[in-house]
Amino acid sequence: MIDIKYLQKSFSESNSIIENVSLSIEEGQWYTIVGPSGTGKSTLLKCISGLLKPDKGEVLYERTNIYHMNENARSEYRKKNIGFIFQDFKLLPHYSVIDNVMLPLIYDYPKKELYIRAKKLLESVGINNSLFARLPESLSGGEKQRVGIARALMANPKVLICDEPTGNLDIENRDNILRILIECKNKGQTIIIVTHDEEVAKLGDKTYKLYKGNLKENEVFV
Ligand SMILES: Nc1ncnc2c1ncn2[C@@H]1O[C@H](COP(=O)(O)OP(=O)(O)OP(=O)(O)O)[C@@H](O)[C@H]1O
Repeated sequence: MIDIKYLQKSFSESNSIIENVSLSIEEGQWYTIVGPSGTGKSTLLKCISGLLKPDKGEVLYERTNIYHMNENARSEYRKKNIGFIFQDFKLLPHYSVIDNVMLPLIYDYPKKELYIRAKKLLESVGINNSLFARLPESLSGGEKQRVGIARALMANPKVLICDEPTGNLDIENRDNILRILIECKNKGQTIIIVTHDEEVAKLGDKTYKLYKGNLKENEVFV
């Protein structure tokens, strides 16, 4: 489904973050990536999703190199196929909670229809309607994270890319999010998840560790 070939990315000449990463992502599988802080896990997820152009290498989605697409085509590709749960949430500050969740599809469906879906998703992640009209700045970290998760699920993406999706949550909310992700997987969605949480790292069909710019399969969680 997604073939990552010989990926390299650095932010300065002296310091290569991703050195040589190749990975074949198969539809409906769950991939877990762990590794020490600052090793480049978020950078790798951004490269895979089409948000950050690698310096070298390819990201092929069904054999098309997403970095050979123009900006509009790549943005359309992301909208159609990728749901991204950001570590730092990336909620739009001037939009309400419910508007943030509806945004991915705002030009595609009637608002009434979107509202019903967004409400259902927000409730599934434990955000009740007393928060719908609030701006993100007034939410706790865990609430923002759950709004970000609802937004990533809004367009029912084929691939869910999750950067520390439970990092700000208590155990009850974490388990609820994991249950939702497992349901997504059972419906056939592909999951790629970065985590520091040992419990979350136990899940997944394949587990990798990113270390010194390379991915190693089945490494024990550190
Ligand atoms: N846009 C950028 N410009 C310069 N350096 C960057 C940029 N983005 C990330 N970096 C650096 O690249 C390295 C890898 O960052 P990244 O966020 O990918 O790590 P990570 O493994 O996800 O870390 P963590 O587990 O702490 O979230 C870090 O040293 C970071 O400071």
